[in-house]
Amino acid sequence: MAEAPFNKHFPVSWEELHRNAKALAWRLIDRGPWKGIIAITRGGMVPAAIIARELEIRMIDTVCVSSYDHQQQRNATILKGVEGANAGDGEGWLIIDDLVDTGKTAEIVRKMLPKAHFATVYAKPAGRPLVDTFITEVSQDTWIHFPWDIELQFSQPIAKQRNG
Ligand SMILES: O=P(O)(O)OC[C@H]1O[C@H](OP(=O)(O)OP(=O)(O)O)[C@H](O)[C@@H]1O
Ligand SMILES: Nc1nc2[nH]cnc2c(=O)[nH]1
Ligand SMILES: [Mg+2]
Repeated sequence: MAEAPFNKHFPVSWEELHRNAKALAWRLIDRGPWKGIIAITRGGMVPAAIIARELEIRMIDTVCVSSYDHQQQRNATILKGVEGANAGDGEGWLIIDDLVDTGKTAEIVRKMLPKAHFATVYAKPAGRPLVDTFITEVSQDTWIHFPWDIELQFSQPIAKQRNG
């Protein structure tokens, strides 16, 4: 698949992620009770842990999907389903991921658990219709940089970035 044109960059700090995951927990608490959480690896595990703590949910399973090599999208591969959780059609279960972009990952997981509630912290327009609850929308040409993928380093002044 062709390299997606991500013109904008949206770095997220641990504090911001914590705050937004907690905001998501506030939105989800009144829609429960939840039988458990299905986290989509790997990015979904971080917000899932925060939401599990806030909603006092201890039943957590994973769906393991691999679809990106950094910014390069490829065919999604399911490495593990949810056999262990006994989640049936997903009724009463919460699926958590860090974000939806094209919606490909969400589409695959929704097929596995059609009645589950799908929640993410961030959403881009193409994936938005596939999510039941999210907190922050960013444009399609934005790449979100999560705190576990980045480190502190020198940043070029904006003027230099614009002049090339
Ligand atoms: O809506 P989509 O276009 O499918 O993209 C969204 C998915 O991409 C990222 O995961 P990735 O496949 O990069 O794996 P990771 O969570 O292990 O980093 C992100 O965590 C979502 O799961
Ligand atoms: N980290 C990260 N992973 C993604 N996978 C698909 N879109 C994105 C994104 O914007 N940021
Ligand atoms: Mg992911």
